[in-house]
Amino acid sequence: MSRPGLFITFEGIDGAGKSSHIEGLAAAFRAQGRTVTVSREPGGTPLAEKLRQMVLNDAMDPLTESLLIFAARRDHLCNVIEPALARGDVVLCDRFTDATFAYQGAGRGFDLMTLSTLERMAQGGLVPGAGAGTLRNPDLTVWFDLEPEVAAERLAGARVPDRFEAQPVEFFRRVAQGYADRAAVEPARFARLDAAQDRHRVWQQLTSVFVRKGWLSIMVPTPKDLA
Ligand SMILES: Nc1ncnc2c1ncn2[C@@H]1O[C@H](COP(=O)(O)OP(=O)(O)O)[C@@H](O)[C@H]1O
Ligand SMILES: Cc1cn([C@H]2C[C@H](O)[C@@H](COP(=O)(O)OP(=O)(O)O)O2)c(=O)[nH]c1=O
Repeated sequence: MSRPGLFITFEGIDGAGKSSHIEGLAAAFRAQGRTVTVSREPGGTPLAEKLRQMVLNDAMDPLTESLLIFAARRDHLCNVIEPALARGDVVLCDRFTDATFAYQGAGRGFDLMTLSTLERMAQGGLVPGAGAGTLRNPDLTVWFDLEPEVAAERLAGARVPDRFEAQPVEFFRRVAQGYADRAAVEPARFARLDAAQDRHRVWQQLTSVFVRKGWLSIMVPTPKDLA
């Protein structure tokens, strides 16, 4: 019988180091015989990637921003995440709904109750065999926790900033607090990494989480670009 799918999300403020580690983790799962789907939000489908371009580049009010993000999420869930989980894939997704509560909620100050309503609409009715009230949620969320000042130093000059990356450090302090609040409510779902450490040590923290869960069977060697 095929193994059940695993839905794993990666979160943290911009520059925390998520993207640097996801491909390495995908390779580690593949080396242990799992089929892996790597994706990202907003994005992951042709429609959601178009919405991503708008959200990252065009000025809009926070409700419009939240509606577009949840529309992208619904399309991504229906067309990529749910089919992959049904096949038994490991789904590694760079950001998901915690980012909406952290960025739109804590960062922009948008109403959390409205975000919860949109979450129920976008993520309900998709889990096979469960009622519409059951939301698709990650099995594990890896939270790259880093001081906003350090993240800003890492990003300085690394890439052209989008609408979020161009925000001041105070915005990212609120976003970081938003993640901390989410993790405090659901500690079993969150694995916090100290993302201030060097790449090799972050990799070791990351893989040891998966080994402890029994999802990777041995400590995997550090990928060349993280050594
Ligand atoms: N542990 C680390 N120490 C120092 N720099 C790092 C570390 N991890 C990532 N970086 C660098 O920081 C920048 C942002 O990393 P990235 O993985 O793109 O972050 P994110 O995807 O979380 O925004 C990149 O230039 C990357 O090479
Ligand atoms: C998923 C999501 C992302 N975002 C923002 C956070 C990021 O600044 C941006 C894109 O995320 P990300 O893919 O991490 O950016 P990059 O590839 O440039 O590191 O979108 C939200 O504001 N809300 C959300 O729900």
